[in-house]
Amino acid sequence: MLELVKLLNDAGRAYYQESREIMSNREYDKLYDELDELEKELGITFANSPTVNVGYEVLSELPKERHESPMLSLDKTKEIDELKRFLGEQKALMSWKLDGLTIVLTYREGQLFKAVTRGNGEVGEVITNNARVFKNIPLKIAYQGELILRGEAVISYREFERINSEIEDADAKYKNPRNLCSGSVRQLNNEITAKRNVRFYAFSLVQAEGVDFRNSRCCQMNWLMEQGFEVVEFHEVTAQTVEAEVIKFSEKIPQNDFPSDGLVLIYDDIAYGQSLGRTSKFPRDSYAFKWADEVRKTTLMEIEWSPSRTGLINPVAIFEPVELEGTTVSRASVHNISIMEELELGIGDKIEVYKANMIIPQIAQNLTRSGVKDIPKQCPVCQGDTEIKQVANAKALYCTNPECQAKHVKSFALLVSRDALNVEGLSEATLEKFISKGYIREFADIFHLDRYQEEIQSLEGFGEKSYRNLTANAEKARTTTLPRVIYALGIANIGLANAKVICKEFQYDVEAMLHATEEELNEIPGVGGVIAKAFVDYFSSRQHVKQFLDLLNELVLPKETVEETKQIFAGINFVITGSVTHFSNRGEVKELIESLGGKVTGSVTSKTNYLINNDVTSASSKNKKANELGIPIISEESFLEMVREG
Ligand SMILES: NC(=O)c1ccc[n+]([C@@H]2O[C@H](COP(=O)([O-])OP(=O)(O)OC[C@H]3O[C@@H](n4cnc5c(N)ncnc54)[C@H](O)[C@@H]3O)[C@@H](O)[C@H]2O)c1
Ligand SMILES: [Zn+2]
Repeated sequence: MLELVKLLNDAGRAYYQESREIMSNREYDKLYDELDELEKELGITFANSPTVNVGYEVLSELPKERHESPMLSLDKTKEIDELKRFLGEQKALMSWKLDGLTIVLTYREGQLFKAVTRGNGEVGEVITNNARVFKNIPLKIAYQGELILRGEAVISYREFERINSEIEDADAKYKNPRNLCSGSVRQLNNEITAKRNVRFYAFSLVQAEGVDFRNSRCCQMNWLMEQGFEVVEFHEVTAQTVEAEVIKFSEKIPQNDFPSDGLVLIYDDIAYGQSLGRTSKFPRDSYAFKWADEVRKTTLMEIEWSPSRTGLINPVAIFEPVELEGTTVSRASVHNISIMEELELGIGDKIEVYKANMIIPQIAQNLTRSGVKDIPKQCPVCQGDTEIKQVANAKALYCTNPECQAKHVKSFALLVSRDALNVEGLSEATLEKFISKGYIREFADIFHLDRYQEEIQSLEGFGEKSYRNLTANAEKARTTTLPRVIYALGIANIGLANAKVICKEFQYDVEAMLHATEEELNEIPGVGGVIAKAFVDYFSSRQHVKQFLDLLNELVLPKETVEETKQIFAGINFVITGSVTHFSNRGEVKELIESLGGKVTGSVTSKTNYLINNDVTSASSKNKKANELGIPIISEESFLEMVREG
């Protein structure tokens, strides 16, 4: 028992004080239950046992404050029958047990007055300034009395992935959104909190004097919503409906972007709940339901090494597919080499897997432990040399090649950004995935995602529809302008405006630009020595020139030879109707026509020269009019043909 108390307390200290995990929650809960049983069996409980203490004393530099009423933990079960017994004849609210950091908010005279973390349940940390930058809490509310409410600060899985992907040190990465949230909320400087997109979901009202809640928790929650709070999703249940409701909740988990580690029941009848009092650790009016994690045995088939922008190469375990919580799972991140070594993970091992919080696949244990072998010497993306680095508590694999594409996600992100090629739907996260899998190596590859259609469609979170949208957006992006392309290359200090000036000076002649000297560039008004040097340096790399020319090969640049030099549409009037496919919208077509000296008007008249309509044969009023007046109706394709031929 003493050993268990020590082990659990060490884990608890790391977890509560340092937002760190030295064991998984699953492991923690297992040891906790073991201790709990021993205590019951022997009738002995040590004073420092985690079964009678909530949380841990907080040691941060944040100011501390004692809670008016203690913030307790929750009694937990994995059995539905236990929930039924708890419910008896009562009605209760069932809600998500959110897995973040519990916060108490106090409002006075309609203003946020303070925010305090749960801390060890008795004393918490004052984080009022940080709470002010949560994404969704009202700073002012209509109610003027003193309001005290509790809720959970959480960070979504999506944000968690975004933030983690930017951390280089394998040991400094956050293990899960809870851990990240705890670190983000307990900051001395709220600028960091603000960047982490923390959300707050209220789950209980402690006090609001003078408001009649008709003795109902449900009524309280609705009132909180009226005051402008986002409250945790909740539903009313009874012993008769609880089972079905648990199933309904569990079915929503795959779509949930916020982390939750179970469900919570609280009696709707406030007075009844309060009359029951509390144990040393738990209130008696609430009960938490923990998912009985499904565990499956399977075989490790391969370790996939997945390079990231920080150079870190993440090991992912690929195993024979198993059904877990209703979906087929075949991969689990192993984070770093130290964890692989702890698990003695070798190909062919029999392993047990489960989904943490019903979402994130994880290896629970390795039953055969054949040992770590075959750590790649070459980076799978760039073939550069790899290196094992020991950082703080973890050993991890890194790619040493500074030119590794995986390290240049940002340059691909610039390439597809709005002012550059403007490929909608290619987020940084998606780019990172595609690059690490080798679907994108060079700039031009964003136009050839069709080579990996099958693989992309089977990626998690990707389906046929998103694949189609993505490739359609890439097709649209093919029609662009030379300055945008130059800007897209990400040459230091060259923004879109500089790129325009340079293109114009060289009359959109790519060859001339590639051979431009620093002196020539320096003479262009608005282009200084720094830009001139950056431009020449960039194109002095043969690899850069090749990548640029390959990219140009994919593109249609209507303006390249003509802008302001050849006004091919001077005196020509266009009308555009219907939707366009090579441009984001009709506005862009108009811009192009005008840059070539033409005009675009809204309706077809005798002065119109061309009607652009992809639906050439439709019986629309514009088509009719054009036919009456003998005005040619042309498709976008033929229009682009005119542009290209000048
Ligand atoms: N991995 C580790 O090393 C380690 C160490 C210590 C604790 N833990 C984890 O922490 C758990 C114990 O943590 P605990 O006692 O701090 O919290 P808990 O798991 O008992 O959760 C109770 C708290 O959840 C919050 N909560 C979230 N949503 C809620 C809702 N809808 N309604 C009401 N309350 C809601 C409340 O603040 C409540 O006090 C363990 O089961 C274990 O999983 C892990
Ligand atoms: Zn590499």
